[in-house]
Amino acid sequence: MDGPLGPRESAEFVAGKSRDVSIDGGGVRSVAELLLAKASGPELSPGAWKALHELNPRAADEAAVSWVFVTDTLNFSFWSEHDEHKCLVGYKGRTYSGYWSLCAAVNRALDEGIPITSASYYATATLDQVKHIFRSDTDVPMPLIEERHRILNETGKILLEKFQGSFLNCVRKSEKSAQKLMHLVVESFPSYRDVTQFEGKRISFYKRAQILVADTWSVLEGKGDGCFTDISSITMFADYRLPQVLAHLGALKYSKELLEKLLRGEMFSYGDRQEVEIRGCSLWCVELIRDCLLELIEEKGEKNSREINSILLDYYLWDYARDHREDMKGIPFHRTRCIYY
Ligand SMILES: Nc1nc2c(c(CN[C@H]3C=C[C@H](O)[C@@H]3O)cn2[C@@H]2O[C@H](COP(=O)(O)O)[C@@H](O)[C@H]2O)c(=O)[nH]1
Repeated sequence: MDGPLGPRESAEFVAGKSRDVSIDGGGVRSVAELLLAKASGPELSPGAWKALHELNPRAADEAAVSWVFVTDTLNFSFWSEHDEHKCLVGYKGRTYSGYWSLCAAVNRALDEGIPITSASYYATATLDQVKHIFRSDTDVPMPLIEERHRILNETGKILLEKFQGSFLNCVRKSEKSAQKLMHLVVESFPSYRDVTQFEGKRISFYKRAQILVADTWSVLEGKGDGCFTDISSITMFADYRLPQVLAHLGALKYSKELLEKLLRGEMFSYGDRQEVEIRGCSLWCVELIRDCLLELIEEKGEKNSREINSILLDYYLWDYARDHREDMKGIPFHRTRCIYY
């Protein structure tokens, strides 16, 4: 049986048949114009990954790649029932929530001498050890901690069996192709298989596999093993934050019925029609924003415009969502509990 449609094709297919989510052309243009002002700035550059985020590794070595692999293996489902009551991790004088609480916990463990980035450790770590590593400073634990434990054991065992315990070996097998690495990750590690059905077709968003390729590219600073020739083929990462910020910026519109469900905080199951429409239309929306931005840069005749790809747009919009949490309070995000995003 042939594989599912790739993320970009899946998104275009979903957007073409979507009923409750639509892409607003005017909103796409206004987001492209917002990004145009940043196009030659520091935020929309590969260096921002390290420069703007103190928890990310400074180095570009094997240990840094192992850090990326373990964090992206666990990079899912941080939202809490009540935003004022959530998992928090204090690290080096700062308190972190959401995705950053994961990174803070990983760095705290390493400082405590726990080799959490080593496959030989996490392949056999116990549930209690994992609960200790990802412990919260509040009485709200990190969501899906049992699943995280299971995935760590599963992924660590496979990394030891197939890649001598080093994700850098997996990267090197991709021969500097982002697409090859994405597919090698999905084929090798079951928890990365972000695949579902829509209108009778098998589709994929591969959110964690794509962000893993992107973060590997970022941590290696686009050089050496991280010099992927086709990095621009990677799309945005279909999580639960990007739809929220795209709706906030007017590029994504929800039907009245869907908006009411979202505002009621109703749960969606992974693979529900409306959940797929939200993720697929968000992904396609960022592709259209990128196309529009490249046209605006062309029109402006900017010579020194560096490579703008969907990864950098995604990182920027994700950070924007973080920085505008208050303004976005009225725009709900969709609540799905799953290991894929
Ligand atoms: N589309 C997209 N989704 C991303 C990321 C990141 C962090 N990655 C990069 C960002 C900075 C670092 O440099 C990393 O490279 C996490 N997420 C997702 O968001 C959700 C968590 O959100 P909150 O509950 O607010 O922490 C969850 O689904 C998580 O999987 C990204 O960049 N893009």
